[in-house]
Amino acid sequence: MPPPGIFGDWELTHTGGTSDWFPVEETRYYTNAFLIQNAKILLGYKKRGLGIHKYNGFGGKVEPDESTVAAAARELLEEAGISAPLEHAGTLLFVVPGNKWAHIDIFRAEEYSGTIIESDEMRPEWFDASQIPFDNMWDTDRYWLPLLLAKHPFAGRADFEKEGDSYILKRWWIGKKT
Ligand SMILES: COc1nc(N)nc2c1ncn2[C@H]1C[C@H](O)[C@@H](COP(=O)(O)OP(=O)(O)OP(=O)(O)O)O1
Repeated sequence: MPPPGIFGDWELTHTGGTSDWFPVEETRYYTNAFLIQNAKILLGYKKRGLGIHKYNGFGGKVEPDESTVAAAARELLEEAGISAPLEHAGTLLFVVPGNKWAHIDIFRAEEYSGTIIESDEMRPEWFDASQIPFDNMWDTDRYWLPLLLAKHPFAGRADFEKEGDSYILKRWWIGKKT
């Protein structure tokens, strides 16, 4: 059965951890967008803020009165200098006790327009889809990014505890659309 906060019919693909699911807090909405082209994926090396020094897609907070897809397009332009026809790929809940829940809508695209640039926040870099740097990404990305690459809708939840500047994964659940 999916964990609290994940609704609908999903087939479990990965789960682990032993702690209880952390309790419900207020939710904040985020986006994350990945570009895939010629068996390569565009990632950004995060230069500041949440997830600093990790590779990730391009994204950030959804502003009040903004749709998630509009926010995803804005963040992709701000952080990588490009526009793309974004398709919703999946949803991830990122939970840390004492913080608002992060509900992350994750997007993918296979085309883009504009010139890829480095921004204050991200340094873009192409990787072979077979050589994604999972050891330098958020811990649960290795479970759902293959579903994004395969265009298989997914949902998941990842509960972390913050220890100093590090986020320690405590429990996770990833499912794909049945
Ligand atoms: C497991 O947790 C996470 N995994 C992945 N792959 N990505 C995550 C996780 N938790 C958060 N994120 C993403 C969601 C966003 O794309 C960024 C964080 O956004 P940020 O805090 O940088 O938001 P901005 O609006 O860009 O920030 P500024 O106010 O600094 O502009 O990480």
